[in-house]
Amino acid sequence: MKVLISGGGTGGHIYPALALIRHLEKEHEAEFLYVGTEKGLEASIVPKAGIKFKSVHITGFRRKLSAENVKTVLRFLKAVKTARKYIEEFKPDIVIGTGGYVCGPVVYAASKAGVPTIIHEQNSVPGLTNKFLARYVDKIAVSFNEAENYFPKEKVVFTGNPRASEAAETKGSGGALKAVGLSNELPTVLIVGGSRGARPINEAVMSAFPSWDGQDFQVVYVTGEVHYEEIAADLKEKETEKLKAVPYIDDMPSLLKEVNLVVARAGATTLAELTALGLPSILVPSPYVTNNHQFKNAKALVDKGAAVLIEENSLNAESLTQAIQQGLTAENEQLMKKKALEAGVPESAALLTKEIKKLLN
Ligand SMILES: CC(=O)N[C@H]1[C@@H](OP(=O)(O)OP(=O)(O)OC[C@H]2O[C@@H](n3ccc(=O)[nH]c3=O)[C@H](O)[C@@H]2O)O[C@H](CO)[C@@H](O)[C@@H]1O
Repeated sequence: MKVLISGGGTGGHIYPALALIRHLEKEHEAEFLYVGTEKGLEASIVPKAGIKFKSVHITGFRRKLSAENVKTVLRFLKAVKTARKYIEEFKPDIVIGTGGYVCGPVVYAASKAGVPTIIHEQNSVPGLTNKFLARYVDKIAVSFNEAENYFPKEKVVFTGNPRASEAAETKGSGGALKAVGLSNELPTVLIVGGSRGARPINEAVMSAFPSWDGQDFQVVYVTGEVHYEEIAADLKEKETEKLKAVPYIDDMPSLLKEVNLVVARAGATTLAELTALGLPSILVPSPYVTNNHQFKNAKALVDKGAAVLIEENSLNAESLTQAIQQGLTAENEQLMKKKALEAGVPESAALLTKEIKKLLN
């Protein structure tokens, strides 16, 4: 089987694609080609994962009318042409898009070439690209029931997010905390602002952490690559035995297996991992995303009792510290753990694979 996958920009679109590739590889003789952009995180993550990578040049549409959008249309048409060339050369049996604007021209070109197509939507509210592609593709796999209403009924199928399967199946390295310089003795909080980091979360952490000295928990603090230098300079000797800052974690599922509580943005792929593993969380949705979809992602978990919400405008040293202390009490930790597990879809990769097979038959 030959599979062309496209998706990117941020980790939330890339890791589901990689998880699906890993699952398909286990079950089938398969060859893969990943198409992304040179500027997205996929340009480094995908080749590192040993998967053949090619790129198209494309940018996202601005919401407001602008001359830049005219250029984007021209780039889109050019990217469709490039994608068509990749499709003619690789001859995929199926083309799968996992979101981010890069999969627009790729999946569109595939559909026009008569190749079977599936898009995977991670969020509770779909992004522009998947809404655009909905009319051209054969199947639309969603991860939240809330997303179903935005798409043609006959094409939609609920599969969850395949990264959940990868997280649930991981055995873990057993040394993820040790690798960042922490022990396995204390309750551990992971703080992470999505795949690119989040300045407001960083600001709250930097103002709160001096008061965490006497607490009986430790912290892995993932700043995001672009913020790391500045934070490392601010932290200097203040980094303690109980707080370690790192720019990025390559093997997140292994780390997740060794922590008790997660403070995070509410990116859909992160939520799929947390629920697959049954991890309690404090979610600070980004208000800067299309249709406020992170808030709706978070709400789906908070309403089930699987997570606690702090809106960004209420995030400060006090609210963060208090939420962490409460999240770590035995009773809350157990309850959120149970509710998170109930919300998880660890069988997602198999569900999506089933849909792929149906389409190929
Ligand atoms: C600003 C923005 O548009 N964000 C979107 C983007 O977020 P973003 O890329 O931040 O997405 P998620 O939080 O969903 O996923 C992040 C992924 O990166 C991994 N990770 C993160 C940090 C790290 O150090 N190492 C690592 O491997 C996580 O384990 C996870 O697999 O895609 C998500 C999924 O469509 C959306 O819900 C988000 O709203």
